[in-house]
Amino acid sequence: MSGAAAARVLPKAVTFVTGNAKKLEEVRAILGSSIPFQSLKLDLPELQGEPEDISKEKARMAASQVNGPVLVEDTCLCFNALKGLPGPYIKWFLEKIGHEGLNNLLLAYEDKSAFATCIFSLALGPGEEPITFIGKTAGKIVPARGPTDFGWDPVFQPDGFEQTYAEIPKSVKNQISHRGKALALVKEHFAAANYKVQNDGLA
Ligand SMILES: O=P(O)(O)OP(=O)(O)OP(=O)(O)OC[C@H]1O[C@@H](n2cnc3c(O)ncnc32)[C@H](O)[C@@H]1O
Ligand SMILES: [Mg+2]
Repeated sequence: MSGAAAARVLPKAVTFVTGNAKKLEEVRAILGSSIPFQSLKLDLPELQGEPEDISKEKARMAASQVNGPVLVEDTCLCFNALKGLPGPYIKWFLEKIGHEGLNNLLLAYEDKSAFATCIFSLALGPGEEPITFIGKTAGKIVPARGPTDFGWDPVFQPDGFEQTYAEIPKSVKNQISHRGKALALVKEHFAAANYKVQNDGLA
């Protein structure tokens, strides 16, 4: 008899739920065909609280809407001088004050260091406790440089680089980014858990 646990059978492939097309683009590029997943564009509510709790609650809401296994993520941009703010509220700060405003927030401080986090949550179905995977990349906030098609990429310069996230080739960003690191853990989890999708279908 083998000692390995029986693979958990999922009724359908995991659905990555996001309202953000650029996130989806990166997730697709990073995961490739390593995990069978489908995507659903849904604007889930922007919750308040601790980043990990926000991500988990997002997964619970998504799992009950999809009625199946889901993967969601929540991204934070945290300024050390501001004790981690804007953090999960970066979306509103960016929308209201833009790249210049984000730089201005740090004018009063010498410390421009920051870090980006990405917290993926996997819920295998409605009512199931989500599992989280966290990726973090340190850097600093700089005046905007590079293409402006994805969020705060132009004002975040990761440590060890002279370019901002926006200026770095996508393939390199995906290797060193908060999202890339979190997804490496997601991949490890899927490899170890060996989930089986019923009928192998993308139902
Ligand atoms: O539907 P969801 O997945 O929640 O998508 P969202 O755009 O609402 O995303 P978040 O709630 O996680 O808010 C994070 C904010 O940070 C931005 N963002 C996320 N990942 C980023 C990245 O890798 N580079 C730059 N900006 C990013 C994103 O556009 C939002 O303004
Ligand atoms: Mg959101």
